[in-house]
Amino acid sequence: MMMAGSMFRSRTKEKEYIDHRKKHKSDGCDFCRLVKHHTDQVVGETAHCLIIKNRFGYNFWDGCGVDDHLMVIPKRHVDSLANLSDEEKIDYMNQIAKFENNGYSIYARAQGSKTKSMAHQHTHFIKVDGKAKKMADICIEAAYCDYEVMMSDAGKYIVIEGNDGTGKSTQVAKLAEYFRSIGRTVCVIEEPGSDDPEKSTPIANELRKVIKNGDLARSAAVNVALFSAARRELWREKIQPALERGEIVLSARNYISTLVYQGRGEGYDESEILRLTKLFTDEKYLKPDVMVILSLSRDKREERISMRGELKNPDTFESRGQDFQKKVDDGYLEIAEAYGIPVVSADGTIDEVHDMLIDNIKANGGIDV
Ligand SMILES: Nc1ncnc2c1ncn2[C@@H]1O[C@H](COP(=O)(O)OP(=O)(O)OP(=O)(O)O)[C@@H](O)[C@H]1O
Ligand SMILES: Cc1cn([C@H]2C[C@H](O)[C@@H](COP(=O)(O)O)O2)c(=O)[nH]c1=O
Repeated sequence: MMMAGSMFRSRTKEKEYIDHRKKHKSDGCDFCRLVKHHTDQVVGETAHCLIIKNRFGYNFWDGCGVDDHLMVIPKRHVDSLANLSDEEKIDYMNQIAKFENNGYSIYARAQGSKTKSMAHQHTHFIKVDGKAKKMADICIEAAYCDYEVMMSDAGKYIVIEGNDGTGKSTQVAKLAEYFRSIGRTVCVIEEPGSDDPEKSTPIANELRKVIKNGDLARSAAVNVALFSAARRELWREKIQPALERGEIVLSARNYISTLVYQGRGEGYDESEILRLTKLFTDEKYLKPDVMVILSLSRDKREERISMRGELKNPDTFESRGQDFQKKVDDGYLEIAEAYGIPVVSADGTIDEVHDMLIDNIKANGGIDV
């Protein structure tokens, strides 16, 4: 049986699975697609649920005597059983009872579990060969328990946040260098986009040009829409695929910037920003493995930005008055407190700040550094 040896989630049909995800990457949730268009993967249906075959079993099932691997999914996309109606819950539970009665073991991961690859709620039904039953059950349970360990070397999403000029891009570049030096594959991202095609997508970069153009006056709602569109592009085209390949994703900014600039700075409703972010991305995007906010006084930030030679043409947000800048500075500290995000002082040398970030990643990311 394959266990922690490979330290990586691997499917028996790995190549097929990767091709499948690539082909359907812009089609949304795999399970919702099955609900809309049944394929031969669907083996049963009730008023609120589908019973489907798991087409991409993991290697660690091989040789475990697994005869059948099915799943029950609710027809409605929910990430937790708690979000089903009472009627849907009864229907779902009836399926669990039926399959348990027919000799299937039942497994499910919690909402937001870092080892759950599909957000759409699903419960596994696994039936093992009668002859090898005891051994097979033990193997499956061990594989299930060991899953966290096996996943610990999978992709990690690390976000460096902070106001303009706090040194996010500098630190992301230094972390990338560090992770590459210890043999990890790295994907660097800049939100809302970048001229560098490696760190962005063509659409995100075009959206960023509009966003950064201070001559185009617009409302907070339009800003939220522009940032959300760029975010979906980056998530679906760059970040999510890199995480699935097991890479370290290092991003300068994510939705915390929208909570701060559009929420605290421009007064847009915070719950609406969260709702849109969830709609355009998913749970994993909302909960990176590590998130850190860099903090630096306004004077020092301006000094650094001017050294970079950009203050002559300040962009949409840099050109806003002191009042807005204060809201953003205060906003970062308030959001850090409210969301439990560590704040690291950027008022040291590049190396000193880097060392503090590495300490933070070691403490919070579950990453071998
Ligand atoms: N610790 C540091 N000490 C001195 N200078 C620094 C430090 N970190 C970054 N810088 C310099 O400050 C400037 C701003 O840094 P950087 O571009 O990394 O900030 P940023 O947070 O990514 O900015 P923005 O959000 O505006 O893109 C750069 O010229 C960079 O070389
Ligand atoms: C992601 C994001 C960014 N902003 C602001 C922050 C900056 O002033 C600009 C982007 O410029 P950069 O040079 O690419 O950092 O946009 C924002 O207001 N909301 C966001 O979600």
